[in-house]
Formats: sequence, C-alpha cells, structure tokens
Amino acid sequence: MTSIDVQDLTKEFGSKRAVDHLTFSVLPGRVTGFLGPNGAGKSTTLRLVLGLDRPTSGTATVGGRAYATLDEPLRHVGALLDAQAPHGSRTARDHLRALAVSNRIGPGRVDEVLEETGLASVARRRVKTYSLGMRQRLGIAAALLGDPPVVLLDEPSNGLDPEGIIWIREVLRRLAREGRTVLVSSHLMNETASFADHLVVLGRGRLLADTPMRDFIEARVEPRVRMRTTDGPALRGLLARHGYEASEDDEGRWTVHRARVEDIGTLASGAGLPILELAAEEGTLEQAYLDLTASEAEFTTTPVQPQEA
Ligand SMILES: Nc1ncnc2c1ncn2[C@@H]1O[C@H](COP(=O)(O)OP(=O)(O)OP(=O)(O)O)[C@@H](O)[C@H]1O
Repeated sequence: MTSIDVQDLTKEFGSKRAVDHLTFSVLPGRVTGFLGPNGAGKSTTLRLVLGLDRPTSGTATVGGRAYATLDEPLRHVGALLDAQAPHGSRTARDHLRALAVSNRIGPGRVDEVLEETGLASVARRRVKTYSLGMRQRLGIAAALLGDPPVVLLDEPSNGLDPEGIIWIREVLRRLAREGRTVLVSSHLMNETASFADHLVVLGRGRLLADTPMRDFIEARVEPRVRMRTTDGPALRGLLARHGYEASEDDEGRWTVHRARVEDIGTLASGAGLPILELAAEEGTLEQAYLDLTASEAEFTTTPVQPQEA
C-alpha cells in the first residue's frame, strides 16, 4: 500500500521558514486530518508533496517516489488544492476529459466521476457558471479521476452546503475503507472530527502532533461525568469521600471532574443512590485543538534571548 512520507522537510521563502524540519507519514486505510492555524505551513507541505514547490531541504515522497517522477500522476495521487481552478470557459466534462487523456484514463471514467460527485446533470455547462460548491465537487471529481491510492484534499468542505458536507464526509470514509491514503486539511474542527481517524497538527511549520484522533482528545480534555440524583447531599458526600471534585448547577445537575462514567455509575449504585441521569461528557476535537495551540502560542511567544555581541 502507498504512504506519504515527509522526511526532515524544510521550506524557506526568503527569510521566512514556512516548513521547519517536518517528519511524518500518512498511512493507508484511514483519514488523516491535517490541522494547524493560518500560516502553519499546511498548504506549503501539500504543495511540496505534489512537487509544486521545491523543498529547501528534506524530502516528500508518495509510495517512496517524488511526485515529479511519477508517470501519469493522476493514477497515483488525486489532489484538490484551493488554488486549483479549471478554465472557466470549458465545460466540466471537457475539463475532466482533457485530464483523462493526458493520464491515459478512459472516457468512461469521466462519466463515472461526474455521476459520483453529483455533477452529471450539469456536466455540459461551462465551469464559469458553477457555484463555489459545484467547483469544489468538480475539483473532487478530478482528484478521483485516476482511481488513485492516495488522495490529498485542501479544505474540501469549502463552499459546500450541508448536504454536500455530509456527502464529502461519506466519500472520505469510503476512500479510507477502500484502503486508500487520505490526507485532508481543514479549519473546521467539528467537520474534521466527523471524518478523521488520525491527526497531523502543525504550528509555525513544525510538527505539534501526529496521533490517533481519540488519543489526541483524551490527552488534552479531562473526562467528565454529568449526573442528576434525588439526593444531592448524599452524592456530594459520596464523591468527596472518594476524592472526586464535583459541582452542582442551579438546576440540580452535577458535573464530576476527571471522572469516568463507569466508575461514577458503579460508585453511585453501590451506595444505593437514586440516579435520574448519568452521562459521559466527551471532550471535543475543538477543545483539544485549542488547548494545544494555546500552549504552543505560550511557548512560541517566549522572548528570544538577545544574542551576545
Ligand atoms: N510563495 C510564498 N512566498 C512567501 N511566503 C509564503 C509563500 N507561500 C507561503 N508563504 C508563507 O509561509 C507560511 C505558511 O503558509 P501556508 O499557506 O503553507 O500555511 P497554511 O497552514 O496552509 O495556512 P492557511 O490555513 O491560512 O491556508 C505563511 O507565513 C505564508 O505567508
């Protein structure tokens, strides 16, 4: 199977280091979310993987080969980049046909991807009449044209309506199930949480995290339990005796901090406490991401020591 391997990759634009000694791999069979604040270096990294920019040092390969050395690259890597725009005076069908011919892909495949991306009925319209969402679907159709084992998508939900967002989520999940390598950048945390299995997070060109999404959240957001009981004082005493910190809101709903629902449920039932409601409060990707980027900001704003003359 085909992985993307980024090895000690650095890209400088003049004195600006956009990508800073980055090393990570994107593996097949899962969707990897590619996150980071604006300017973190995500697009630059994708451009380096696609051979659209040259690294200052280090390497980026797909299946062990530099993208520029791949024959008929659409058969190996499908990509949707923000800036990628087909010529507006062409129809979607002609645009895809031209791409297919240059990569020795049969014309039947053009109709398949038009169908798959919901564009079949508008395929003969000029692209300049397309909405942003339709252009985005066309970009995805082009990425899937060569039935590639590796798919790179930069902000694929951009411009899509709610139905389109659900559609792209299902496409990404399916591509991963089929064993493909899927790397997707996004600014939308709820969106990313709905499709990613794994995360690669950048900050100022450097790697901040490369971890399964579940672990990423669990390491940063404390697990909590929400509950209600008919006997608040008994619950308070029970939790305190077992070292739990808990608070009650005005409506009699309790939050138990750093606690797992199995432990609290067992404790309460063992004590014969009447429970009206008991639920785990799962951390969100957004909470975990903000926690990570806040600590990164603290770290990176530490004043630089003046150099000795
Ligand atoms: N061609 C270029 N010339 C000069 N600087 C550049 C160039 N391309 C990117 N940069 C700089 O490199 C840094 C990383 O930019 P990049 O677009 O890769 O970040 P990003 O994580 O994709 O951001 P966004 O989330 O806003 O798309 C930024 O500071 C950007 O200004």
